[in-house]
Amino acid sequence: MTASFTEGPSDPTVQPVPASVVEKVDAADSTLHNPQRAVLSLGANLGNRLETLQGAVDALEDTPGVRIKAVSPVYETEPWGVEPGSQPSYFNAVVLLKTTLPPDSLLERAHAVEEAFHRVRDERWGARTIDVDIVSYADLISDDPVLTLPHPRAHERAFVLAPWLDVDPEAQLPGRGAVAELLADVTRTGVTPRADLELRLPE
Ligand SMILES: Nc1ncnc2c1ncn2[C@@H]1O[C@H](COP(=O)(O)OP(=O)(O)OP(=O)(O)O)[C@@H](O)[C@H]1O
Ligand SMILES: Nc1nc2c(c(=O)[nH]1)N=C(CO)CN2
Repeated sequence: MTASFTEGPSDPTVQPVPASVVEKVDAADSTLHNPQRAVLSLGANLGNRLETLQGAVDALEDTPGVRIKAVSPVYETEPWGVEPGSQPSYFNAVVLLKTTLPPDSLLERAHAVEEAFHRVRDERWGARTIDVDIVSYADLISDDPVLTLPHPRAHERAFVLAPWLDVDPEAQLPGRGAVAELLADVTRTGVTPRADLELRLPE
């Protein structure tokens, strides 16, 4: 493949910059000056679930380029997608962010937070100390398997939709519609608010 290059100055000591690099830098630059909204889902079903969720919230807020705008109530939820009774129940919550990080950097940060809390990836939907998923990033829609946007299963998960609706009653899932309507179409059985528990928004 031939790389295309932008026109550079005629100084022969200056190397031309490939157009693809210019495009990436421009995209990063425009994100930097234009923070985007993102929604993350947090889930934990091993260890001290509440402490880990709070640690994840704090670690996200500590990330340069990330500002948490809202943290949802905590829900205790039956494990979704696995044999009933085969795993401990989850604590789930949703956080709303403004971020200058591009989507791939936000995913890297989500994975770093999972690693910090010793998440082990063995089986699909296996029990975990923490799971950090990107539910949506601005209005982006992408079927890239490395980062699918919105999250491909968010619209069918009451453990994502219910806490999200609590902190944003007008929320829309790009390409899918109003979160309130999506939630009305899924079962809320096994998705219980834990009003006795609270996650703090870091100051
Ligand atoms: N929106 C997204 N948020 C987080 N990870 C994503 C997203 N889209 C694709 N992925 C990819 O999915 C891979 C597997 O993620 P993970 O192990 O967290 O899945 P899971 O939480 O077990 O299941 P699920 O994807 O159903 O929530 C990640 O390595 C990541 O690259
Ligand atoms: N209740 C519940 N079930 C799940 C969850 C989760 O966060 N909560 N996460 C999964 C993989 O992301 C699979 N199943």
